[in-house]
Amino acid sequence: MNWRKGIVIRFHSNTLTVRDLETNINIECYLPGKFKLQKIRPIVGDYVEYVVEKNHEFGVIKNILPRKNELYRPKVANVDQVILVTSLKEPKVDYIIVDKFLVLVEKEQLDVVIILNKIDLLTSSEEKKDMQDFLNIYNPLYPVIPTSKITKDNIQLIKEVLKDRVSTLAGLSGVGKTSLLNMLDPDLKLREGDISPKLGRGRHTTTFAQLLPLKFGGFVVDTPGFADLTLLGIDKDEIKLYFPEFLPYQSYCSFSNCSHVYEPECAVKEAVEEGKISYIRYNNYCVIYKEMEQ
Ligand SMILES: Nc1nc2c(ncn2[C@@H]2O[C@H](COP(=O)(O)OP(=O)(O)OP(=O)(O)O)[C@@H](O)[C@H]2O)c(=O)[nH]1
Ligand SMILES: [Zn+2]
Repeated sequence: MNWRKGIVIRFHSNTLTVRDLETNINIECYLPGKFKLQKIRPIVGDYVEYVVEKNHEFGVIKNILPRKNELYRPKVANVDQVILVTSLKEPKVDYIIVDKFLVLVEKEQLDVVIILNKIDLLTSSEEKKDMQDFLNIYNPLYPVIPTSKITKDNIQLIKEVLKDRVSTLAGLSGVGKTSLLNMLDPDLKLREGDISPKLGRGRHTTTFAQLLPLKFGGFVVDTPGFADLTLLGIDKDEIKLYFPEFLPYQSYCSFSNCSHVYEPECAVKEAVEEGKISYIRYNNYCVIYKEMEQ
């Protein structure tokens, strides 16, 4: 029998919705009992092999392929990248919050693209300078794409970033994640607020995520990732590893386990003084480090 390959996009009580990778058609699949006996449970994002027996509308899962990664909140496998959406106005998102998201993303070793959204609101010369400052700080480290649902800057570029990959959005409430997805693929018809966890009520009482297929190819997770910014489970001494621009300097610090906060003769601090590392990023690192010390 012909084994086909698909990706799990949704769960029901006893079946999974699998999207065939060749035909892009959704099919409900049963999970045979042997998987349960082996305590193997597929999750959204899993690549599976399945068969459709003659005269059946349902598929049967035959194999769950190894995961490249697994995120816990929301629970989803094989995420290719994080799209970190942020704005500088309405809401004003400060750099510390951006850096905390980036720490979480780096910890998971995921690729990240930053979308600087709502740039239509940045009209005064001071606000335009804020945007330039943001680009100067983050663009050397990660791709940053400015956009807005009003001006529609760079939407073709964003589509190319999302195409044929599994992406999860991250970003504070109100930065425009839902609006962005609707702008990219109007067929999604998401209601504003749809992709946010509304804890304790409605459809988000479940922790199961879904994958939303994009009409130009690729998937996005319907629930934003890394919404909880408390950095639980991360040790303060680990954080320096998640500021990639520190890494070229750290072996030149006098103390081999230098935190780059208190020690003298610190090569990271020198790089900050010489303007090779952004002072704002370094300062945020110190704030996050000291926050975790308490
Ligand atoms: N001016 C402007 N407003 C925008 C833009 N994008 C979204 N908005 C508005 O910002 C508000 C929040 O947008 P949403 O798309 O719901 O934001 P979200 O990130 O999905 O928010 P949550 O669902 O709470 O996580 C809405 O009133 C949108 O109309 C933009 O590019 N420019
Ligand atoms: Zn140091």
